[in-house]
Amino acid sequence: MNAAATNALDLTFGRLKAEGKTALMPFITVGDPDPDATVDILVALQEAGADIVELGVPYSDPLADGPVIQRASERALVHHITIDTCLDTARKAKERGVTMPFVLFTYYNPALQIGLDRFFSKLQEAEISGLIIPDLPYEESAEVLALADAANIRLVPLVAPTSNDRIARIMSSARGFIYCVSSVGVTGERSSFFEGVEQFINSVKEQTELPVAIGFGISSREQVRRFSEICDGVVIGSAIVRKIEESIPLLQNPETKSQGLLQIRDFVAQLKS
Ligand SMILES: O=P(O)(O)OC[C@@H](O)[C@@H](O)c1c[nH]c2ccccc12
Repeated sequence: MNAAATNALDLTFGRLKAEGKTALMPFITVGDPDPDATVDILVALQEAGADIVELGVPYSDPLADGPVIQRASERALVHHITIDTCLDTARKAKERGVTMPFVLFTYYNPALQIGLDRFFSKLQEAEISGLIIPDLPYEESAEVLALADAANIRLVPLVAPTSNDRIARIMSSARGFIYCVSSVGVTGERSSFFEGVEQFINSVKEQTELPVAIGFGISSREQVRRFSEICDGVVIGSAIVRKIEESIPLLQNPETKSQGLLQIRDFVAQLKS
């Protein structure tokens, strides 16, 4: 690993740990409802107190995504969003004063289409700190990991409640943080989690020095509080994407845009409080 280079993701988790805080980590789909709005939304998320953002690259065949994020992908794809558009959006947000580290979230195929070498140099150029590829085949992960390490980008694994052997194997090549998936199935808000979720998180924590985040189905302040007590980060996707969806009529009218952004900001701020 590129041990000498600093990485914004590591720095943020380190700072929060020292402050005894848990990272609030929104997931949004880039280009939903359009790329300019995504820049505004990123500014609003930072104002609301978000610490790290997962930037979802919209994809036409999002296997692991539930209906809310699928609809966001459909809205975004109308604008022909590519990885380049996503990186451009990230750059524009940085120009607007966004300092939160970005974790790019993409399915494997778009990365392969660009070519892995070019893909990583583009990410590095855009100062992307972390990367999640939910459908990365295990057989190809060593090559991807080597390229990510060379580019100083943390390749973050998703860990589902499976056997301990498998978890141990995933841990050995994990970077940045461990993303624990709270439940099996697709993304989306849930009112309850599988019973052993705390035990699962604890067993992951015992096997790593890296920060441990949880995601899948977290949508309320009570749930954020519950998981903040045991995790270093909490990912919230569908609940925020749904709030963006509800705000679209406001966002698309120049006279009410700021009201729409305020609605999103307030929603995220109350999750954090
Ligand atoms: O939407 P939820 O239930 O809050 O879960 C987070 C999730 O959206 C985000 O991390 C994500 C989006 N697409 C995914 C695919 C696989 C795993 C995780 C994801």
